[in-house]
Amino acid sequence: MPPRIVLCDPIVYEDEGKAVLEGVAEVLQLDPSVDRDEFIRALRPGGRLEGVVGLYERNQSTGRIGHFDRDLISRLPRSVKWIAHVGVGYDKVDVAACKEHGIGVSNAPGALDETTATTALFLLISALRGFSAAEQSLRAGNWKNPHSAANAHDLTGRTLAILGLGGIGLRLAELVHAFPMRVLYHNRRKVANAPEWCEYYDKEHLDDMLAQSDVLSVHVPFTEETRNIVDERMIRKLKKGAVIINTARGQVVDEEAIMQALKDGHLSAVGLDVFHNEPNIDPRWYRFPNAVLLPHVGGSTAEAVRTMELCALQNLRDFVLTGKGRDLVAELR
Ligand SMILES: O=CC(=O)O
Repeated sequence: MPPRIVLCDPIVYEDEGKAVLEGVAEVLQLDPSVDRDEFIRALRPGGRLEGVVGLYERNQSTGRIGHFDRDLISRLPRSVKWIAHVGVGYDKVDVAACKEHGIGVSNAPGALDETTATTALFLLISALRGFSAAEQSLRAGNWKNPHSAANAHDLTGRTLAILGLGGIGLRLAELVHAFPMRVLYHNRRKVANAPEWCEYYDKEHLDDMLAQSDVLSVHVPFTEETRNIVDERMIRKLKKGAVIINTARGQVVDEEAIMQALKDGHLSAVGLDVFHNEPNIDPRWYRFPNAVLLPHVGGSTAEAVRTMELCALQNLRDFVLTGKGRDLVAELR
């Protein structure tokens, strides 16, 4: 019997995707109505998914089967040895629990560099220029507010601080260099391949970086270490009237502290693609005209989805054929 793989989410690029596993594995599709308990039951002996060795999952299935947290991982049968996450950020998978159970986890590194960096750029432009508020006003039947130009700013000559210079942060740096904006960054370590015009600030000099920045754009993965990394203290170190952009994960910023800083004018605007408790976000966000809001579409382009899907499937293929996928996440290497 060929090894069995279960797709917890549908494949958008189905023909191309299924071809990756053709002749290598039996591919089963999880019924979209299945909930967490039914999923576990189906994987057990006698269940429809009995003997499955690898799982393919995307954030969409979270609503039904929930996160791949310690509870879910501990209930998976021992046959399951690989989880291929169709995405870049894999915070919904408890990698420590997977390690304890001998389960490998792969993601799709680099697949969203372009797509998420351009999302951050859009939010940055819209927040600095007040475009989102202007559009809302127009749609409400009002022409432009003659005073709004005084609060709108060009990007050219302004300073952007990037928190986390991975692939997405680096691509954003390249994009804003076209204006040019001045680019500062903080990362756990200085990035060897960063262009020389990206100015590095270590942890000790983080406050100096913030004090010079008109915009802070966040590009760190969500882990226990980065939870609320953009906190009240960090926000208050930014220049008065600064802007924060978040396309990483909602949990890496303190939303309460950001709302307070928007209310008292310390921040002039924010651009957010990610939130705490998605998709049930805090409804107070809707009342801030200077908050540019997107429903976590930072990775939503045809190109990015195709790349992420094929990457996850290739990892499953490699796992079935060789015992290991090439994009094993850093914590398991
Ligand atoms: O946010 C999307 C991802 O990390 O893949």
